[in-house]
Amino acid sequence: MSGLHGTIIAAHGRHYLADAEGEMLQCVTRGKKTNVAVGDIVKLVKTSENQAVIEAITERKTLLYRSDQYKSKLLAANLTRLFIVVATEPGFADDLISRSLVAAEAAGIEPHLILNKTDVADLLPKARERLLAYSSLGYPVHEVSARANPEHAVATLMPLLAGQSSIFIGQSGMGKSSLINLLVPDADIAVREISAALDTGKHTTTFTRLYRLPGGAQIIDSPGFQEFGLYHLSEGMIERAFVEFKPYLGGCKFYNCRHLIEPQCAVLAAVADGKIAPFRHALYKQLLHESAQTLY
Ligand SMILES: Nc1nc2c(ncn2[C@@H]2O[C@H](COP(=O)(O)OP(=O)(O)OP(=O)(O)O)[C@@H](O)[C@H]2O)c(=O)[nH]1
Ligand SMILES: [Zn+2]
Repeated sequence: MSGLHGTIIAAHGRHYLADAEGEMLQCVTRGKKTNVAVGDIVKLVKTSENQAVIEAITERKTLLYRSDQYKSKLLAANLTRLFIVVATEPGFADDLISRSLVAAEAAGIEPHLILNKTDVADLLPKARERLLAYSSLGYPVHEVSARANPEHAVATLMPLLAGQSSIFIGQSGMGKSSLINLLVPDADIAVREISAALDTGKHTTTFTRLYRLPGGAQIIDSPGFQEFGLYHLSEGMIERAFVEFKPYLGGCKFYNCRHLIEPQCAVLAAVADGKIAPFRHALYKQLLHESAQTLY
């Protein structure tokens, strides 16, 4: 590789911040391109002391997206792990968890769940019971309490982050910021620096940013969100992203079965037998519907 390379550590609109061998550079793309994501490794040409133009994006290992009917939005590039943060309270949405899992599966990123606020003892059994739906699919669930036992939370999560590029996602209020602050002790300072460099004003939580930990781990923090549109996924990707369908694929009467209303469908039979959770199949159906609605 020749020339200057950097990692995109924050994005706000069409403004990016790159870490180029320890140097923080404000970057723009050429023309109107907005196809750069946090985590991208880019080729840069310096235009002034602290500014550069993004010339090229190096080949991505993975790319995580969200999308609606009209457009897709890049969440982060080159991730290896996705952590979905949920809590005993406020209540979490199965729809968002499953959508995050599907997005991770489709992108080739290893998903994990974190159950935070285990100190809220009266709500813990219910939360654990609900999360069985995911642990039974093979997804690891890690229990922590950022508030009552921060040392344990750090000791649990640090080994999972080592050598990985991870993103933390979750609904508002689950304690994602509390966990990030434990894992990245100077996160607040970094956010203020990034915010100043990107000139985002006081919208400090509206941009995605990347933190580096000693030992090579990268953590990406994304703004909390209430929706996870997956309109960009093809039918084949959706089918493969439901890991519990795997044993039944190929067992349907029709080779091109969509597992919706077809006779002698092995997936529908598994739902009827209680081997596939009805809420997961309902989401599958919804995602197929969304996938057919794209206007781009
Ligand atoms: N009881 C309890 N409360 C916690 C724990 N961790 C975080 N909280 C509280 O939960 C609330 C939300 O925490 P945040 O860290 O701001 O949550 P967040 O997921 O980043 O939420 P947004 O900033 O809205 O995206 C705060 O009042 C925290 O003090 C925990 O382990 N136990
Ligand atoms: Zn079928």
